[in-house]
Amino acid sequence: MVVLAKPAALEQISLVRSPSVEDNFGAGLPVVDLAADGAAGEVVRACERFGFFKVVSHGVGEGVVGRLEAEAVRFFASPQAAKDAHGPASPFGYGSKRIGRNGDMGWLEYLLLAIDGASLSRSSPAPSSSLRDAANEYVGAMRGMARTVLEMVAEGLGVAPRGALADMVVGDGAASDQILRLNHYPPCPPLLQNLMPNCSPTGFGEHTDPQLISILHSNSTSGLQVALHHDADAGDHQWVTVPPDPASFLVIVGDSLQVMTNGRMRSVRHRVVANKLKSRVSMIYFGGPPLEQRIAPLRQLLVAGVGDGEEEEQSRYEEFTWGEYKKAAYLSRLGDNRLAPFHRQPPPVANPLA
Ligand SMILES: C=C1C[C@]23C[C@@]1(O)CC[C@H]2[C@@]12CC[C@H](O)[C@@](C)(C(=O)O1)[C@H]2[C@@H]3C(=O)O
Ligand SMILES: O=C(O)CCC(=O)C(=O)O
Ligand SMILES: [Fe+2]
Repeated sequence: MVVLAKPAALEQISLVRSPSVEDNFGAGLPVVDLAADGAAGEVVRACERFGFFKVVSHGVGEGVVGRLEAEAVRFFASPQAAKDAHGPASPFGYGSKRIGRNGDMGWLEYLLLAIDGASLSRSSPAPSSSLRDAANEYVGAMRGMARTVLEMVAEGLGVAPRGALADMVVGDGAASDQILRLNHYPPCPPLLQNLMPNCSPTGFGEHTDPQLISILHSNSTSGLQVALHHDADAGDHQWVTVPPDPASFLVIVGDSLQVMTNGRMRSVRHRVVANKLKSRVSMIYFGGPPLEQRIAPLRQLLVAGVGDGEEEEQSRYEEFTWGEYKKAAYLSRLGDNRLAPFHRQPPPVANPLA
């Protein structure tokens, strides 16, 4: 009998359980209608409780999404040599299976594009002018949604001015750090799992996004899962499948927003499980601040509700700039808890017997 050895690279991929029906969110999925009264409060509640939410009534035209998705599909369907001409990703450009530079692997290919202001950066060229045009139009729409959501976060938390967070990412003239990512997860049928190098249920391993917010769109192929905490302090969590909905977007809280809200909002761990039969295509906008931006809790959140003579809330994190955090993030493995080294030790509890 011939026994097929698993390819070495597969050892690096943490195998994940396939989604089952019970793992589905169903009616419990946090959904925010951005056009509804009280949306700011809903945004804050969803970010605090789940670290992500689905956006409906977002005002982004189907054409804007459809044009970029069609360009992404066309690019990923082109000959391997044509795609490789735009890689390897370092970090920008075309990448296949390798995620980052520290040994993470996934069953996907992707195009990572830097954004400069309101459009793609000239220094990370898009594979074609039609993809560039579609991406620029899409980035414009994502910047608009990032502004709306971050303004709602500030409003819902009682932080003034309303643009305190939004301006860091999409402010006029802000040299912010934005990225556009196009992902393609080919199907991974169980039969292929031992035969094809890297074909595994892991499309994109579990991680949190380092920026303030990420805005994710996918086609109708499932695969995204988020970690839900039953008891945050006990650290136990359950992976739950987020049903795909190409008419909506998902907003995901990033590590930087967790710190700026002193841990009230949580950057949610998420991952993608490759589909057995269908290709998944996703497009994600990552909104980060300028490199020199100090990442620390918003002052108004620390002093809110503090009465005369009372002490203000202490930051739970050591201070850092986005540039420092980003540098550390790119040296880390995908699944690492990148905020852990920045957590402040709680002050020692006084021993009443001493
Ligand atoms: C393994 C890695 C890939 C990543 C950089 C990192 O070292 C750790 C964070 C990863 C991540 C996750 C969110 C985004 O997809 C991403 C572009 C980012 O900013 O941080 C990726 C990075 C990447 O793919 O290069
Ligand atoms: O492709 C997806 O659905 C999610 C990918 C993701 O989390 C990422 O690129 O950071
Ligand atoms: Fe992510």
